[in-house]
Amino acid sequence: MTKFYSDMTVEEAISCFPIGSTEVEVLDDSEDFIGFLTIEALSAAVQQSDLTKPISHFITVNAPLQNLRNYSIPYDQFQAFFESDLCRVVFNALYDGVYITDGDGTTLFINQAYQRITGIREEEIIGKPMSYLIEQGMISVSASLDSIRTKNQVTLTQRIRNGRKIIVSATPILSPQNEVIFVINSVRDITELIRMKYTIDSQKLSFQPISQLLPGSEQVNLQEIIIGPSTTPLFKLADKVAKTDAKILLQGETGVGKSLIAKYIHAKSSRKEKIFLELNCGAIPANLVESELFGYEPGAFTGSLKNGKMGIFEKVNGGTLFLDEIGDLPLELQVKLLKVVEENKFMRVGSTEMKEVDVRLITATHRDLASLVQEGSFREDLYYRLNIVSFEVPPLRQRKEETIPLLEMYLKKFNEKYNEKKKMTPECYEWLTNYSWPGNIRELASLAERLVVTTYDDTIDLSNLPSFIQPVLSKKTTTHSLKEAVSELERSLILNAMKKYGTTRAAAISLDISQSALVQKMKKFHMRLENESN
Ligand SMILES: Nc1ncnc2c1ncn2[C@@H]1O[C@H](COP(=O)(O)OP(=O)(O)OP(=O)(O)O)[C@@H](O)[C@H]1O
Repeated sequence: MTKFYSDMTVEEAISCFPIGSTEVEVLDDSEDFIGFLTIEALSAAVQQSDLTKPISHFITVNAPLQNLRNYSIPYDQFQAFFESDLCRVVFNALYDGVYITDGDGTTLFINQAYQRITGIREEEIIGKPMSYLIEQGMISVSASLDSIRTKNQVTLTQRIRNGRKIIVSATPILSPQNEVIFVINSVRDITELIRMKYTIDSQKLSFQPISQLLPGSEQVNLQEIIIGPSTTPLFKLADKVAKTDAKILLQGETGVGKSLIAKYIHAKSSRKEKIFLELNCGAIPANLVESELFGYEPGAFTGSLKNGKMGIFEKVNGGTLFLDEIGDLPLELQVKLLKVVEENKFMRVGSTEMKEVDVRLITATHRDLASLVQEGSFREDLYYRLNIVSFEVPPLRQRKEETIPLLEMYLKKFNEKYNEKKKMTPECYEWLTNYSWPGNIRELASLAERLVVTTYDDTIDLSNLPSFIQPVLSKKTTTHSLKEAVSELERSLILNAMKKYGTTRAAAISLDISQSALVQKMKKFHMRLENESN
């Protein structure tokens, strides 16, 4: 776990700030605790573009909040303010969300920014207690309730039903009798902060500025390779060994980029102008592998070509041969491969003459080759010969910091290909960063292409993700009682009618109920009537 020192810059602090935490302890040079860096302070620093400032400027000692007691303003004045247009205009002008409850935790007001950040609409929650919101799965925890209970300021991270994470700071307003009469919550979008963190991280990632393409059909645009902190050592090692002819064994799950690393090594080697050829040992029938690899003499076997055939080793002479799924190579062929590996010599099928070649061999497998050796299905001598330099390529779920740069790169690529301009919402990026990606980067690339092609809007959000990736949105909606559901529907119909017609009389006509019945219902639902002119 990273320690936070007071001379760290804001940028450094963002990169190491533990996701999900709301504050970290800050130490001085002598490792003495000097205060807290809260996520709020960090986010304020980011908004002021103070990335290079030391975090000492933003440390708080977390002293209990003073002066929360309101001695002079009567309760009614507060109440009137929260219901007024003035309150609406002022709070709607803020970029951050505002959520106000009374002393029992009943929702009195939310501003537009809160609705934008959370996707929770006014008509769903005005007049509802915070406990109801938690029960319905709209929010995970309530800062207001904690603040009412402790009579103090509370800051916590909340997960919203749309999967987004927000930071809520609740400040209680106390009466002269020391009772909580209102709670004012300010709400910040942590997902945006996380997004900034990844943007900064990704700027730090080393993209290889090579625009070279490999000869032949096996081309790779090295500018499209994303290299993050977890894979930097792999690519550094690849740069180093590319200059030698040492045999390389690449291990890792499917789709993690083993083949891409093989191509990278070839492109960085002195063989780069020569051929790079990839052969999947598991994809060709066992009886054909030998003749594919080594070729055969005329009339070597029934059905063979009249003039014989050149094998892959001869074709690739001077270049690089990448043998994928080497663990699938039949045992009898392993002996023959060993000969090429040790002496650069082989014999065509049906020949007695040794041929010499100069081929750089890179092998890969998604299986654990060492245990295949133990089981006896892979030759130990060959294993050690192939495994001079070994690369363990980690799965994408262990390289989370690469997910966003990869998604951005693939979105850009497919936007260009399909002439689109799709963008992804921060919460979608965050969700996908935490997804387990069983198919690794191959799966990610396919998803990016699928989203660019199948979505209608320019913004890709959580609802566009395929169901096996999507978060479960509002799990509890089906547990509504009939009464609650009817009530919910009534509220939203009334709110819509009021928005559309502006007066209770016109709204009542549209809803086919009396004006007084409508007013009664609006009172029951704590809806505002102050704009009413008739
Ligand atoms: N670091 C990376 N940056 C960008 N794209 C990558 C990266 N690594 C892999 N890819 C892309 O992911 C896809 C899968 O990679 P690759 O074929 O190299 O995986 P693999 O481990 O060889 O898979 P398999 O074991 O199934 O053959 C390819 O389209 C590749 O270009």
